[in-house]
Amino acid sequence: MTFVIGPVAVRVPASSANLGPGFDALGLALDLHDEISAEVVDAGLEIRVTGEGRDGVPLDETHLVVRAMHAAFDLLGGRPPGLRLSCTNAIPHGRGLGSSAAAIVGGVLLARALVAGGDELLDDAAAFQLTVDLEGHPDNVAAAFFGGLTIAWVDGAAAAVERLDTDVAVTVFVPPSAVSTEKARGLLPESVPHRDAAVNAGRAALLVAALTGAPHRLISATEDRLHQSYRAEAMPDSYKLLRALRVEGVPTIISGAGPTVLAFARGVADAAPQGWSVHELDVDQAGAQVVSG
Ligand SMILES: Nc1ncnc2c1ncn2[C@@H]1O[C@H](COP(=O)(O)OP(=O)(O)OP(=O)(O)O)[C@@H](O)[C@H]1O
Ligand SMILES: N[C@@H](CCO)C(=O)O
Repeated sequence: MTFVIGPVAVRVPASSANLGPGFDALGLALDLHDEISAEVVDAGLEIRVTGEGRDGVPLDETHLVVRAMHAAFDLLGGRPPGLRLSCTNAIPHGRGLGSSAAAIVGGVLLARALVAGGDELLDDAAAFQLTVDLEGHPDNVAAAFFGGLTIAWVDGAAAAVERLDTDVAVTVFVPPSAVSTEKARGLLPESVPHRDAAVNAGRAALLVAALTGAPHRLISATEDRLHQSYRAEAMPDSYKLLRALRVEGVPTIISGAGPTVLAFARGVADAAPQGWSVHELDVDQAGAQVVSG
């Protein structure tokens, strides 16, 4: 195999998973992006990070983008002698906005772009499968990879995705501290009452309709009984804001594993607790894009 020296760059969107009832299935790509560039060098590993995570992420082979790149290089046929990486991050870490998915999707697409003929050696289906294997569940990586509204699932071990168009406008309320996905998943029960599962199945179906043409259904469609209340103890202020907005009739959910709160509305920024940041965002329609090479 032959490496492209580069640099190559990729732009990857943030994503909100679950969207209320669609646990581990629904994803929405958001107009907030990380940009990562990479080039092949003679030896070693050099990582430069600006923006989100600059004081927290490791600058060695355990860096998530590097781990994803190495996994992709291994599938493509071999690793380059050395790598130089530059990350400009806008997606906050550990907040439920798909930072890990963006890092994984970005890393896989960068590695593919750094190999001559990479697109044929690792097509989109195989690249998507790798991102799901690395992330462990498909919802965020599906939206980050393909943009728009995504329904993703895993059949046996095989990941699949259906992408839909939506132009819903959202407001995200981002608290100052993180809750890791690992911790939030640890709060979920092994089993749930049948009636709760039934409510979620109906609302998840309704949510797809609401986001693709029936927005007046959003308040009913965003009800969840499978994860948000179980995780409230790890993010009490987020849960309080969620309840307050919903009581006002604003369709609101916990984004991904939290603690970010997402409202399918504009003009609600004033509801933000002190110290939180607020972003009014549109849907990213393009998904991850290799922007130079
Ligand atoms: N751009 C990045 N570069 C390096 N590491 C990253 C990057 N983004 C995320 N990570 C790693 O992933 C961790 C955050 O992943 P986690 O799954 O807990 O949260 P999230 O992906 O932001 O939220 P969610 O999965 O709920 O949307 C960070 O603490 C960091 O270790
Ligand atoms: N579906 C995932 C999204 C976070 O990665 C969860 O809620 O745990």
